[in-house]
Amino acid sequence: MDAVIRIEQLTRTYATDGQKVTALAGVDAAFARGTFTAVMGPSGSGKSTLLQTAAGLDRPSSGRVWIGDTELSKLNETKLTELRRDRIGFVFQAFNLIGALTVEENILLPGRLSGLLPDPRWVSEVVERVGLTQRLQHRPAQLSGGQQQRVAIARALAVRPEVIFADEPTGALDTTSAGEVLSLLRSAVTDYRQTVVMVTHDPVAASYADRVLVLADGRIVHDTPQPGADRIAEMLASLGRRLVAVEG
Ligand SMILES: Nc1ncnc2c1ncn2[C@@H]1O[C@H](COP(=O)(O)OP(=O)(O)OP(=O)(O)O)[C@@H](O)[C@H]1O
Repeated sequence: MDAVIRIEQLTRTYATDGQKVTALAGVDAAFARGTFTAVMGPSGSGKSTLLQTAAGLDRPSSGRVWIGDTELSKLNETKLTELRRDRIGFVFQAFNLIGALTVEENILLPGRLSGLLPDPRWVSEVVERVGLTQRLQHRPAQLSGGQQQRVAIARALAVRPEVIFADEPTGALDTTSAGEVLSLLRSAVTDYRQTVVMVTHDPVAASYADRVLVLADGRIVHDTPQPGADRIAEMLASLGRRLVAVEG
């Protein structure tokens, strides 16, 4: 497999008030180039922690992460920041746009920061794809939630990252805007062979993916190719029943 992201025996524990919480309990996974993976599981199962450690936003307690041939634990903070900026795109539930900048400035910001100005033809193509050509001089507050998330996707795509990590990208959106955002992520994979890893609670959102990973208690308990929304809902429901049985 041409793996763009590889994680090996990843663990992450947190110590709060003398109590140890295990967020990831030894996760192995590989994500091939040009694939779209949804990460699901109950609240607290470790989804965001997996995304954050795989993306180099957080350091694991043990285990290793590779983006391409680069092993993240070998990088100091500066190199890690550069890797995130140049090779990874992020899309979050809360959009994380800069209110004082225009749509165009937001989209171009990561390129500006890295000094690698993106190819203007590529940027126009991305802007057109996300349907923002008429909105480039607007500020985020003048846009709807769905439009703001499309700006965030354009910003993530502008530097042509190898990987896009999305944490609940449709969590704050209505069904129509969510569908638009998911179609954009899908086409980044199908048309441009980018690699998307997306955390979601929504079986319909997960059905846009090629593969669904389900976490429970910091471990992968299902790894299923294209299960479809009904099968996903079933897997989550049976997991819920199991957890209720365990917790009594
Ligand atoms: N900074 C932190 N300090 C202490 N514990 C944390 C921290 N971040 C996460 N945890 C704990 O680690 C576990 C996994 O959290 P994580 O946010 O990865 O779960 P999640 O599956 O993304 O949950 P949700 O669906 O509710 O967002 C939880 O028990 C959580 O309380």
